[in-house]
Amino acid sequence: MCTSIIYPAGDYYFGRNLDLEVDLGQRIVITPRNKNLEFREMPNLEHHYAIIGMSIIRDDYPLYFDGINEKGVGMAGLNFNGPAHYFPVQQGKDNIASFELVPYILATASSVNEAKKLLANANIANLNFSDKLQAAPLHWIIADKTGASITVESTIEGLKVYDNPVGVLTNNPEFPRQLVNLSNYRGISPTAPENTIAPKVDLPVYSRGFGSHFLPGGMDSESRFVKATFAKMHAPVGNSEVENITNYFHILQSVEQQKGLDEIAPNTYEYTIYSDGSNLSKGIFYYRTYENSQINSVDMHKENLETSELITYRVQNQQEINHQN
Ligand SMILES: C[C@H](CCC(=O)NCCS(=O)(=O)O)[C@H]1CC[C@H]2[C@@H]3CC[C@@H]4C[C@H](O)CC[C@]4(C)[C@H]3C[C@H](O)[C@]12C
Repeated sequence: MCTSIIYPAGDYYFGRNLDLEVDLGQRIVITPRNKNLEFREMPNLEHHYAIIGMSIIRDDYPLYFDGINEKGVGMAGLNFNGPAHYFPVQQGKDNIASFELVPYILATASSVNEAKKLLANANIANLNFSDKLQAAPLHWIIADKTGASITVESTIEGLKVYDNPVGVLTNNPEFPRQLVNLSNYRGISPTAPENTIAPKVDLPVYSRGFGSHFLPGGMDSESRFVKATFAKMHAPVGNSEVENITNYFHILQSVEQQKGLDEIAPNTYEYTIYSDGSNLSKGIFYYRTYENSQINSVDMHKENLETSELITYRVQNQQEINHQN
């Protein structure tokens, strides 16, 4: 499971929690503007926007889990096991393999609107990266530095592009159903509710936080969708970059999966392997990991983006305790 958000705080911050039972060995990968990007059924892109994000590299190809580009567009792939359906290569369509979609969009779209145009004639082709790396069942969230956000789902019914009015994505079910479910939580609030059930009976507000008494707290994707929406919709705007990114990670931590709580096979647990978030205007990528609560950053603009080879940074996974005595 995973959760992705866009958080408005003057600048917009976009990223995700990656929840899984194994660490895939991802790195922070910068794809500079002149790295030749090859696609199975689309023309090569020799020159394009620069990208930074979490990725593994196979055969010199960046298999991005999520990332942003230098124009302030962010995109993340999240598990969509069941509804996800990819199609055979189709004549007359822009055939893009699922593993190519993040690099393709981030390399070529300078806004969510442009991404929509690119997707208008797209077909998510059912191609595997390799026999070892089969296509993963995913859906995607795309957001930009103006705060716009869409969800992209390829199901048996075809390719759907939905406006995402909450700027949140988790996993199943299909996006429209997540929004219907959100209606069930209309009443969730930071303030204490009115006594509407029995107004003449004295029903004291015996605790702070009463307005969120019915907020779901499960690890499941519906619960995380509601919880992350509540947290981000009411998150304050800070006065500095540090305050904002701190707030951002607190929102994602509200839907963190702690080790031991989500058993996916006997004695195997899914947990939040990393959380990342980027300032979409500044091109700064921040992350923390389950093992390391420190916020780390990589600024894409501190690299020479006019180059042609992938640039990688190791994920700092070591907890540093600040021993004060
Ligand atoms: C597993 C992750 C989703 C997390 C999640 O939701 N896990 C809970 C499962 S559950 O929902 O609870 O059942 C997803 C998110 C992005 C994915 C990569 C995208 C690029 C590439 C695509 C290729 O085709 C296959 C390999 C590849 C590296 C992918 C591996 C893996 O699939 C990644 C990491």
